[in-house]
Amino acid sequence: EDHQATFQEVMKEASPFNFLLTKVTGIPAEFNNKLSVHIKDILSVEMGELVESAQFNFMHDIPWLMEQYPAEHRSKPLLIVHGEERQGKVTLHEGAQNFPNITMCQAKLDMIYGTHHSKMMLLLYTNGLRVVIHTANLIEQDWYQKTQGVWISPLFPKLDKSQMSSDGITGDSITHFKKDLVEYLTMYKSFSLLRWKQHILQHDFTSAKVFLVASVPGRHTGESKNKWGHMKVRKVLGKQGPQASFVKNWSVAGQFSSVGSLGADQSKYLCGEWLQSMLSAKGVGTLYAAKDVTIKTLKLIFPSKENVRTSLEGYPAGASIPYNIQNARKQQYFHAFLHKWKADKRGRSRASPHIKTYALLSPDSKNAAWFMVTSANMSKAAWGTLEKNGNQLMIRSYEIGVMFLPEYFVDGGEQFSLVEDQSTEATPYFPIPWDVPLEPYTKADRPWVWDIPYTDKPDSHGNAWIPG
Ligand SMILES: O=C(O)c1ccc([N+](=O)[O-])cc1C(=O)O
Repeated sequence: EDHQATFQEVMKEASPFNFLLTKVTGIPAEFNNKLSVHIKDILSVEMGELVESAQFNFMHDIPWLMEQYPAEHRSKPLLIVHGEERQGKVTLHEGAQNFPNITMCQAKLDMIYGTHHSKMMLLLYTNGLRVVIHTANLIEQDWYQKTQGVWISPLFPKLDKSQMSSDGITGDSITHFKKDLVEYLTMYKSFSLLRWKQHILQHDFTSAKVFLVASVPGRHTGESKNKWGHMKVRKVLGKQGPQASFVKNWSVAGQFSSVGSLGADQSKYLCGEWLQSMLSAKGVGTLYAAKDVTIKTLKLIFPSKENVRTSLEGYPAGASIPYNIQNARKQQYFHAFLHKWKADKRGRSRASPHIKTYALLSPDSKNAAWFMVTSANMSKAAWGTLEKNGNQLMIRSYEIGVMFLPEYFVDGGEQFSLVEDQSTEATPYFPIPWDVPLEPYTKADRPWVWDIPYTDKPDSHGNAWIPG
C-alpha cells in the first residue's frame, strides 16, 4: 500500500516484538510503510510529550540530531553519552555549544582499542519512559540508505510512590530487563547517568519481554563474567533458551557490518568460544564441540564486494564496513562461512547493512529459536574473550542489544516462524531483516574489505573505490 502509515499504525503492526528497520530513501514506498521508522518518527510528539532524553552513541552530529527532534522538544534537556577523547571530544563539544539544553557524558574507555559503540535512546515523557535500542549512528548518512535495526520498548508507566520499595528493584519483568539496564548504566560510574538510573527505577518495566544483552569494558570475573558479552548469551540460553533436543542440528546465523581479528583458526575464538555461547541451550552446556562445527552450523552474513558496489550508496557504503585487509588475510577460514547480504522481502537488498543481528535457525531456515539485534559486530572487542583459563571475560567496548526468546511472547512458545504465511498463534511470525534461505558466497565472491582499491568495475554511481 502506498499510503503513508501513521506512526500509531506502525507501532500497532510492530507489536509485540517492536523490532523495526529504519526507512530507506529510494526504495518503493510499501517497504518504508511496513515495520519501518525514521528518527523523526521516534522523536515525534506522537510517541509522547518529551520531558528530557539521553542519546547514547558512537557518532553524534549534534546540529543534525537537534533537527530530528520536533521544534517543541528542542529545548528539553538532552544528555549526549559518547566515547570521544582529545580532538574528537573538542569537535563534539563545538557541535553542542549553541544548545544550552545539552549536557555531555564521556564514557570512560579503560581498555585500549575500545569504543563507546552502544546506540540507545532514553526518552522520558510526561506520561512514562521509553527505551530505544538500535544500530544507527546519529549522523544523516546512517538514516539515509542503509539497513538499520530499531527496538522500541513499550511505554513504561511511572510507578506510584506506594509501589516503590526502598531496596531492590520493583516493577521489573521476568526477563530482568530493568535490573540489567540499571546495572549497565551503573557501570559508567557517571553522575549524569545517576539521574537516568533514578528515572528508570521510578518506572514500571513489567511489560519488557526482551533480554538485555550488553557489553561494558573491563576484565569481568566471578558472577560478573556472565553478565556481559557472549557469556550473558550463554547464561540466558543455558537457563531460559530452547531445549537442546529441540534445536539439535540448528544453525547459528550471525549478521554484522564489521569484523575484528578472530585468531589464527576457527577452533580458537570463533567456534571454540563465541559459537559455544550462541549454541547454548537448556539441558546441555553447548550443542557442538568446536571440532564438529561445519559450515552448516555457522552461517555468517557479511556484505560482499559486489553487495557494496551495487548498493544504493555504491562503494562509499563501504566506509561504514571497516573490515581491513590485514585481518582478512589472517583469517581466510572465516570466509568459508560467509553469505551475501540479501533482503528482497524488505526491499533492502541494495540498502547496505549497518544493522547487526544474530539468530538460531532451523535446518530449513524457516524457523528461529531466538533472535538478537545489537550494536555488537563480530569481534572480541565487542563480545569479549575469555582469559585466565576461562575465569575472566575481557571486553574492550560498550555494546547494547536485545534478545527475543519465543516463550516470553507466546506461552510455551518454542520457535518463531520466519515465513509470514506459515506462522501460527503458537509460532508467531518474526520480521527478520534478511532473506531466508541464506545465499552463500560464490567462488568468485569476496568479502568487502575497506582499505584496498576497486577499479575493475564502477559502482552504482559510476565511481571506483580508491581508499585514503
Ligand atoms: O558505526 C559504528 O558505530 C562503528 C564504529 C566503529 C566500528 N569499528 O571500529 O569496527 C564499527 C562500527 C559499526 O557499527 O559497524
